[in-house]
Amino acid sequence: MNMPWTLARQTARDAAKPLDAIELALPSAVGLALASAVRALASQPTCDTSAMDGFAVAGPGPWTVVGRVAAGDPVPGPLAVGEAFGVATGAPVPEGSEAVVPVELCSADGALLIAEALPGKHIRRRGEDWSAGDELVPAGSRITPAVLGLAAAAGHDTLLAHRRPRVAVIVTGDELLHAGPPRPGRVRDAIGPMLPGLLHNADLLGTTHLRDDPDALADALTSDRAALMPELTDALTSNQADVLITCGATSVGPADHLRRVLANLSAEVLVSGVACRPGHPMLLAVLPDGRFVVGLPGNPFAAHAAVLTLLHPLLDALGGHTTNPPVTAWLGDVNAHPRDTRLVPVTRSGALAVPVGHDRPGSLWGAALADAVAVVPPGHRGGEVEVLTCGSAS
Ligand SMILES: Nc1nc2c(c(=O)[nH]1)N[C@H]1C(S)=C(S)[C@@H](COP(=O)(O)OP(=O)(O)OC[C@H]3O[C@@H](n4cnc5c(N)ncnc54)[C@H](O)[C@@H]3O)O[C@H]1N2
Ligand code: MOO
Repeated sequence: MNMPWTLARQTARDAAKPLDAIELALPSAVGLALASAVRALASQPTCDTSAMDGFAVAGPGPWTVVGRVAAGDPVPGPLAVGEAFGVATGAPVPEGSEAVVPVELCSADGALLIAEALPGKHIRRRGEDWSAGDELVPAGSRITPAVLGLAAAAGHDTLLAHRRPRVAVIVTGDELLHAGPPRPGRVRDAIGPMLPGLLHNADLLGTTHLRDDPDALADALTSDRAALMPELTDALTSNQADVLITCGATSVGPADHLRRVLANLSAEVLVSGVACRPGHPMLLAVLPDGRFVVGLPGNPFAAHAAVLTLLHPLLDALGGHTTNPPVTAWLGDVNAHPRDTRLVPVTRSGALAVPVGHDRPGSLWGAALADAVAVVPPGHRGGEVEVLTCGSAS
């Protein structure tokens, strides 16, 4: 019995706990999920600061200019009523400053400075953006370039982030070619070239090509990755995959060994078939040593559907990413299935999703033209649906 699509996605999400948290220098943490919240180590600004190039003034004008302070200078001494201090944008204003007047609004009368000062204007007050100790970004958030900049501004040199899952790909099929044009009986491997770009939030250790041989498949699922990929022997312990992705062999034909091999390896099968089109033979299992196996069907668009349904939620969970609210769009009547969820390649135009066609299970043509895949629930006749982005997510 195939599992409903939404339950399958939730099962993949719930199957894994976040991987270990590691402390990383800011630039290395981009794209990972925060393992603990970013808190401000200092207030911003740390002192009252000028927002303009001009003059800090105290009391009503005219004023006598008694000094000048540049960005990076220490806080200058207090300003008395009737006095002004030249200030640069970002420079600390002297204590007692009541306003900053932009230089272009000032004029001189002999040694005196004349302008109209509006109380409090153009002074960024201490702690105006945030105070020391404030939580700025919650745990589980993706570390974007802006998060890195914010963390630096708030005083951090490192961040605590969950490590990215390591993934190994096993492409199976006697009929597969890896170069040159397809010919009768032989097809080009379309999944191997597609997968690296779909592995957002993961590090790809390598891709292994196997014939339809159950022993070779069992070996690939159990042997040390270094044996399969000698180029990786330099860091044995770090090369262990957290997730093994198999392509093909999910069905019931004589050459489709995946389910039998997993049973022989005493794997626990968490999802065995999903009520969705394409991709219903997709599979999720966990090996006795805790490594996950995601079985992508051999038909390339079905494999793409399985990536969106099972692999992405699993990788997000392993990487410690919190779930984002769904992105939705309005989709018309697209020949929904009475019982199964359909995954339909679409382009988005404003709030509207428009099917691009060419969406047979064996063809990536539609997915290649699309910018998203619409999740069409059974019986849909038109209305709001969830859309999943096609390319590698951030
Ligand atoms: N009796 C049944 N047969 C099939 C069923 C079923 O329910 N009962 N389901 C069909 C569906 S749906 C799918 S999807 C496929 C899944 O097949 P497998 O995962 O076992 O994959 P294969 O049999 O090896 O290949 C299927 C198809 O895809 C081509 N293929 C395989 N790998 C690649 C690749 N890397 N790149 C491009 N094309 C690939 C392969 O040549 C076959 O044409 O099972 C159906 N059958
Ligand atoms: O998953 Mo299969 O959906 O039709 O090719």
